Amino acid sequence: MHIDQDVIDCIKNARRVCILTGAGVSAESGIATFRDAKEGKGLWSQYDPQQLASIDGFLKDPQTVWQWYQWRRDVNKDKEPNPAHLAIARWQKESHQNGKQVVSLITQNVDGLHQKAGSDPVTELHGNIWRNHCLQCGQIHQDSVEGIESVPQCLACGGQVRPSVVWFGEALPEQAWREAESAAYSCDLFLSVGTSSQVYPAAGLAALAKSQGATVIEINPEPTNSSVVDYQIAGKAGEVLSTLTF
Ligand SMILES: CC(C)NC(=O)[C@H](Cc1c[nH]c2ccccc12)NC(=O)[C@H](CCCC/N=C(/NCCC(=O)O)S[C@H]1O[C@H](COP(=O)(O)OP(=O)(O)OC[C@H]2O[C@@H](n3cnc4c(N)ncnc43)[C@H](O)[C@@H]2O)[C@@H](O)[C@H]1O)NC(=O)OCc1ccccc1
Ligand SMILES: [Zn+2]
Repeated sequence: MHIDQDVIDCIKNARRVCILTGAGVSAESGIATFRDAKEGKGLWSQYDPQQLASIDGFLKDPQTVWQWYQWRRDVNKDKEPNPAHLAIARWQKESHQNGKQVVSLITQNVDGLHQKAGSDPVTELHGNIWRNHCLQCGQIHQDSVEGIESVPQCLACGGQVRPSVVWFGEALPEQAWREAESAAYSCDLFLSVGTSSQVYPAAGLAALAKSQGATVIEINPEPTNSSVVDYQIAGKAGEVLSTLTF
């Protein structure tokens, strides 16, 4: 995998790095991307993810939405981090130790594979599929929901339990969004990895970084042709990030 020297220098000389990841970073772990689902690949392809991942979808048909998330949890449960997750975790750890760079990790993924790879901290913009809470009172649902086919009831108020992910039309967790905005605002290198940059407000972070003079690098086998990208590396995240030394 050839990577231009000026890209390598740009990564080496960066002081404050903001990494934004999307479903593409988990593709090499065997987890289908949203794009894959939309393009009719996979079991639930006859459903529109945006319909299933929405409060209207849940209110209209909670059973189907619950079963979609149970299916995704079932698919994800034995998936392991791939070289992309591991390279990012190593980069965070090493930069923390050598103090040469500050590396912030912002993810749109709900699969928890960054944490499994040892990344810490991880800013989860769209929640996490392994957590659940009550739609009515917000109480976190501690009990395991493994194998529970019907929508569980909240132990506090009897309300419907839902996955703790951000659905379309819902606001992002305030703390997470604040962390993402400040990381993008103050970085000198913004690295967009495995995202189609179509879902907002996450897709606006690269432009925010650019507006503050940061260099924007995209790692994606399919260029998104976003106008804010300075360097596009047309390769798979695992292959590209494992060849880069930080
Ligand atoms: C589709 C889009 C047009 N719609 C939106 O953006 C909407 C509406 C909207 C808001 N502002 C706008 C402005 C303009 C237009 C629309 C909007 N946004 C919202 O609804 C957001 C909420 C958005 C979050 C939705 N939840 C998700 N996930 C959790 C759930 C779940 O997972 O079930 S989004 C979900 O889809 C997105 C999928 O995108 P990607 O991750 O990029 O994945 P994708 O499959 O698209 O692409 C994969 C890429 O990887 C590449 N790839 C493949 N293999 C590899 C490989 N090996 N290596 C590297 N790359 C690879 C591929 O080439 C591809 O490019 C992710 O964000 C993911 O988290 N909320 C909100 O705005 O609330 C308002 C509000 C504000 C205040 C108060 C009240 C309300
Ligand atoms: Zn409740």
